[in-house]
Amino acid sequence: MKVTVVGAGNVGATCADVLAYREIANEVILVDIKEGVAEGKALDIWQKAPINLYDTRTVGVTNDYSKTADSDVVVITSGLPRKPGMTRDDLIETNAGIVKSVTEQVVKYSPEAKIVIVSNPLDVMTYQAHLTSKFPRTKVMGMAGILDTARYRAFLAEELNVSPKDIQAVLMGGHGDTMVPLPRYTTVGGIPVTELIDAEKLDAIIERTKFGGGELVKLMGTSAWYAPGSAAAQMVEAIIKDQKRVFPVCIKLDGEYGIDDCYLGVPVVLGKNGVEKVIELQLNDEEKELLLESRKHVREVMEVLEKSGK
Ligand SMILES: NC(=O)C1=CN([C@@H]2O[C@H](COP(=O)(O)OP(=O)(O)OC[C@H]3O[C@@H](n4cnc5c(N)ncnc54)[C@H](O)[C@@H]3O)[C@@H](O)[C@H]2O)C=CC1
Ligand SMILES: O=C([O-])CC(=O)C(=O)O
Repeated sequence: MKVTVVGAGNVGATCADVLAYREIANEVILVDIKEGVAEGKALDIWQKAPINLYDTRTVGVTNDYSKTADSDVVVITSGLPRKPGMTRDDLIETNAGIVKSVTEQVVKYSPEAKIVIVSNPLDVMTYQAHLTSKFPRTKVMGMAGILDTARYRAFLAEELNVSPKDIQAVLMGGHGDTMVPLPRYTTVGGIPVTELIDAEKLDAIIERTKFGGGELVKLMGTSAWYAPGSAAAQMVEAIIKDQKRVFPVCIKLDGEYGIDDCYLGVPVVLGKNGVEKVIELQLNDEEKELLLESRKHVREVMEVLEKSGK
């Protein structure tokens, strides 16, 4: 199986590294616009193979999409990350152009690929890639929910002093401050989280999760990459191995949750065909209201893209 990762920066290189050392694909092509960067990072990952014992081939190229031909999955991470003081939405102007031009090249050489978008603002970049590729919605999806859920699970594990492995959770909505964590669907080894933590502490964890990306931007001066790169690789693995994993994934909604004009994170089944099923939870009134609020925000940013004519 062949996977292309576009953007050999922090997130792209991390994703390629995870795909290689976990032998998720046989061949990983790393593409960047900066001369030599993708070649160098791919070579570095390949030179790690005898140490960490894997045989995935990693190849880097500068803007040469012919080398990406017939990829099974393409991960798009190219674009600017935010700096302290910026929102993800502030990146739209630059990143929409980058995601558009990259998607054009990707579909030219890999017309059967599944596309996983990482670039921000995530939901609207997924829209951009869907528009440009003209692929069915099930083949163009955004990575955010796995990351946001992982942050929520990590914070809960720390608070409860339990293994993060035992925390299951669902988080929906846009990848921004309006994301919708769902405590009703959060369990710790099968036990509802609300039985283990008081409401005030849980609320504080939910708030921290919503601003989890910003917390890291403030600390590092740029955005996160280890968890985002691993999250994107986990989506690739589910597709390549046809695992039918259930993850929150950003996709264009077609009437699910009463929404048909927006790209939002919702729980889906991921397998060899991409998004194989959108799971519709029975949300209560409060959860529905939060999801609609998130939709409203993402729609506003989608309109910025529509007005820009990109
Ligand atoms: N969806 C999510 O949950 C997350 C999204 N992100 C987003 O991912 C994107 C990448 O973040 P980082 O890797 O930290 O940034 P980075 O700056 O380290 O890497 C971006 C790379 O894209 C390359 N690039 C720019 N234009 C290109 C083009 N036309 N073709 C090929 N490559 C091109 C740059 O040369 C650079 O190497 C950002 O937009 C960031 O906001 C980051 C973390 C989480
Ligand atoms: O915060 C950012 O800009 C990057 C991102 O989406 C995240 O880490 O959640």
